[in-house]
Amino acid sequence: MISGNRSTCMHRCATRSCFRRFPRRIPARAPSVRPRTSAAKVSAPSSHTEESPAFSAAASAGALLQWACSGWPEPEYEHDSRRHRSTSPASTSASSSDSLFTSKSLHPNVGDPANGKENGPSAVFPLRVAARDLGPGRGRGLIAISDVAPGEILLSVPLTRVFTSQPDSELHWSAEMAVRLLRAKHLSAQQHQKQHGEALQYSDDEGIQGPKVSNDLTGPEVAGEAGWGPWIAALPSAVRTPLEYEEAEVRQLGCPYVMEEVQVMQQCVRDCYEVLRPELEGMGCGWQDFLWAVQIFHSRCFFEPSSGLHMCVPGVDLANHSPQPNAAVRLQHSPGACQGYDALAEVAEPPPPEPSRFDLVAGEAGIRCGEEVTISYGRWPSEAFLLLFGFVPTTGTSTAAIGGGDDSTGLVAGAKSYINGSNCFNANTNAGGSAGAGASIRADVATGAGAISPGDSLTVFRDAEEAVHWCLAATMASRRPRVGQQGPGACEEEDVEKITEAIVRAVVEAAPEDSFVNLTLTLDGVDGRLQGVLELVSRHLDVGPRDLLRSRLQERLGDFTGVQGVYRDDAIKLFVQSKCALARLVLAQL
Ligand SMILES: C[S@@+](CC[C@H](N)C(=O)[O-])C[C@H]1O[C@@H](n2cnc3c(N)ncnc32)[C@H](O)[C@@H]1O
Repeated sequence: MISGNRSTCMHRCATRSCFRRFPRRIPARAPSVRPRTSAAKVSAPSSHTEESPAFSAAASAGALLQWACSGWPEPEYEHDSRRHRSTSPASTSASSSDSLFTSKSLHPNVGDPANGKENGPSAVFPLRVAARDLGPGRGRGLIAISDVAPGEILLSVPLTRVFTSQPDSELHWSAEMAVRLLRAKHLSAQQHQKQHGEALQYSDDEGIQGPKVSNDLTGPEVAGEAGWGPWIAALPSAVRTPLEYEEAEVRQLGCPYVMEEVQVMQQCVRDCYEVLRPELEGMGCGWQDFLWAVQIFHSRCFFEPSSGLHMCVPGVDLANHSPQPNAAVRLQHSPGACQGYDALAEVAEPPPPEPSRFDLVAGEAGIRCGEEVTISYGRWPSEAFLLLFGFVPTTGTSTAAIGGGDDSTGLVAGAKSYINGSNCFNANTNAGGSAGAGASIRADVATGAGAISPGDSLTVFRDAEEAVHWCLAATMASRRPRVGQQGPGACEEEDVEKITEAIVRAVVEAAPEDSFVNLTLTLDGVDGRLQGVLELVSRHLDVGPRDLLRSRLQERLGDFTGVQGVYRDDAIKLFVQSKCALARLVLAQL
């Protein structure tokens, strides 16, 4: 997603390494933590620790949209409607030139486009969307409440109301954000109690559990950490990602690499909890509160690559994912933050400073009234979706081109970007020429509709070394009956090590800048690095790369199909289905 000169995506892929580095502040030997469910409430009764539907009242989400799009700090915006209009986010869109918004006196009737009329300081940003509950599986989402023109701004949130990670934290980013969220929740409840003499109420007319929000639109720019109340009130009361999986569920994932990733993630969060425990307990928070808060950020943050920051954007965080989205996000930076602005200001009257903001913008086709507004969280493999967001996208491809065939559907175009340098082996070495396993895999095959998650990939080997070891072992095992035979089948262990070393060295020399970690298959075909490794190994062992790949894929497929029991979480089922479909698709072509 493009944001001026910057692009943001819903999260950075969490797999491999993201969780291995943290927390840096953990005790030298972190004691093992048993999650405890006591979870003393953060402040007022805590919605997320109770048996309650996953969603707070629609009113909370409605109030959130209004709150999120207010809080613009510059005083000139409040009184000079002409200047204001010329710089307001809404005025940058084609069809909202009559709109303006202020930081004061916002109308409570959220979502009424009529509020976009120029009517002085009490006018509001004209919301084009409302929050709706879309039912189990999807949760709430944003719905267009009028026809929206291409490029029109749907929500515009000042950066002062974006909950952003801190750049120099020693903790994992989500743990650092989680503890601040819990503190903010604690403080906003305390403030509410002080102002209204009562605790926050937690049920609405329809009996849905969820904190009620007051009409107070004060934000963090005025109230500090206590000012996040309206956003916190609209957060889902429960989020389920693999951080909550029990051992049996982790095993159901079938894939050893992903299982390990989940375990690393779980341990990382437990370690962070231990570090933060005294502070959390001081606020009356327990393990469940912390887990909830961490999962809130895993499932709702954008990642801004140039700053390395994670951003949770109130209101925009209600947009669900689609591989064919009708909207996008962009980060607009204040000209005041641009180099040269001050110098220019000395020679000419500068334009009024425009606050930095995070916009949700309609796509090129516009959006019809009543349609769900969706964005793309990125084109990640299904494990990334599962690990962070707790779901696997189901609108997959039904026709796939394998091995570099034309991507007329556009579905597979982004997969390459995930796999760093996936084709560099070919580029660097031209190795293999004709016999490359990937080069000759071609298909145009119908698969079960929706089975393969768009952008999915299948890890075939963790790294080049594992690939070489596996190939040697598999080859020798297949030759073992022929005792006394010359060649690799008759190798002693020492020879095996030598051969392995020689091949690994050859691989590294062939592409020294490549890490050769996570060798995969995608709808685009075989990762070029995997292709290169298989070719090198096959030359040493006198086995076809295609044969090696076929038996490895059969083994990987067996990992997934061998999963026992009834799936307790639909996301696990979809994950396994997606991987099986991809493996079968490629096997069918070998
Ligand atoms: C950024 S939030 C979107 C708003 C969320 N539905 C809510 O009710 O607050 C991301 C979460 O929404 C859900 N979600 C988003 N897109 C989805 C999709 N295409 N299919 C299923 N669930 C989705 C997942 O639970 C995910 O963790």
